[in-house]
Amino acid sequence: MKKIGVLTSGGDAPGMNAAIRAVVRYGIFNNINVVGIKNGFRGLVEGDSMEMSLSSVADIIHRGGTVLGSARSKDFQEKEGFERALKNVKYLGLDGIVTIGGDGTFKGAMELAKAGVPTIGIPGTIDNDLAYTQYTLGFFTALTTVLESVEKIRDTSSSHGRTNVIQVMGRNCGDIALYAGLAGGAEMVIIPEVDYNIDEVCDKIMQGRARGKKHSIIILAEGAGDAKDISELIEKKTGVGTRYSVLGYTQRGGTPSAFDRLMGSQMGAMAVELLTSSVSNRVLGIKGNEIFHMDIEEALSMEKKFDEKSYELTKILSI
Ligand SMILES: Nc1ncnc2c1ncn2[C@@H]1O[C@H](COP(=O)(O)OP(=O)(O)OP(=O)(O)O)[C@@H](O)[C@H]1O
Ligand SMILES: O=P(O)(O)OC[C@H]1O[C@](O)(CO)[C@@H](O)[C@@H]1O
Repeated sequence: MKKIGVLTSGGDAPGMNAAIRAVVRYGIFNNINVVGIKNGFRGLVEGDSMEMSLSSVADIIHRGGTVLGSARSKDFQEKEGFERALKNVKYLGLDGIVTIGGDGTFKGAMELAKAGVPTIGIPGTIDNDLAYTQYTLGFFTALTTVLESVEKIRDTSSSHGRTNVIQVMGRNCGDIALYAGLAGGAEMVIIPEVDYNIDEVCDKIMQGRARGKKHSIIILAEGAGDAKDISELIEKKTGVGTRYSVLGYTQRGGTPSAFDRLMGSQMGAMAVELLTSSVSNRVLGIKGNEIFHMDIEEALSMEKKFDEKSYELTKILSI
């Protein structure tokens, strides 16, 4: 193994820079040249890359986003684009690629592996929607950011005696909403994994008010509905002034948490170690304190288990 590539793809996530830094520095430490592919698979299709040096990853471990850039590339999924990507892998002389991203990125990595390019995947997405791993890079940072926003919104909500619907990201996965709801003491979480009944939501708000609650916080996962529609309905049904906030990109940016930096650093190093030991077509995950690896296809075929216990607990603790 002489030369490896590293790319970040899909939505960026805090902790990606720590992983890039680790791949580059651990690679160079092991006498491997590292090439940074810009903007995910798009850079592979377009041949847009840069040689990485020790100093190219200086001063990035604490930064959000990804210094390599990211993209959602349709071309890579087309026959012609994919072939161009393979040609560029050859042209660059890459013996393997570390791909950092979510399930889409891993599907791309799997295609490359099938075409004979060794790949290792690092889970990087705020959504925490990968079934095989307990956590993904960026999830805890995003959760902390959401909680900071919840706290600020609660102050104002409380002053004015209002209900607030706070819409968070996560695609079809309710993890950000669920854990922000539990950790933030929300009255209710609305997530795609559980059908909700608007009358139950309104009853809960009114019960809270009857026992003197000054505000109600509802955390809504983007995959479960639209904050504007739901807040209008709540106001209509309860008569309580209701506002909504969509947190959007605030959740994806910002300084990565200690956990995301640690996980990024450890996974980056392990990815290089695996490639140099001729282990490929694997993705890295975390369970407890242990980082492990498993077959990409097997990982992608797993179905994410819904944490019903935490959902029920959130409801109980907000009575
Ligand atoms: N089935 C597939 N085959 C080949 N490549 C794919 C496939 N699905 C996705 N990709 C590639 O991976 C890129 C990233 O995928 P996607 O946009 O779904 O984000 P992701 O990696 O799932 O991350 P996130 O969910 O955090 O945004 C796509 O833009 C595309 O280039
Ligand atoms: O930044 P984009 O391309 O609009 O994508 C938004 C999506 O990306 C994520 O932030 C990460 O997958 C999702 O939570 C969200 O649905």
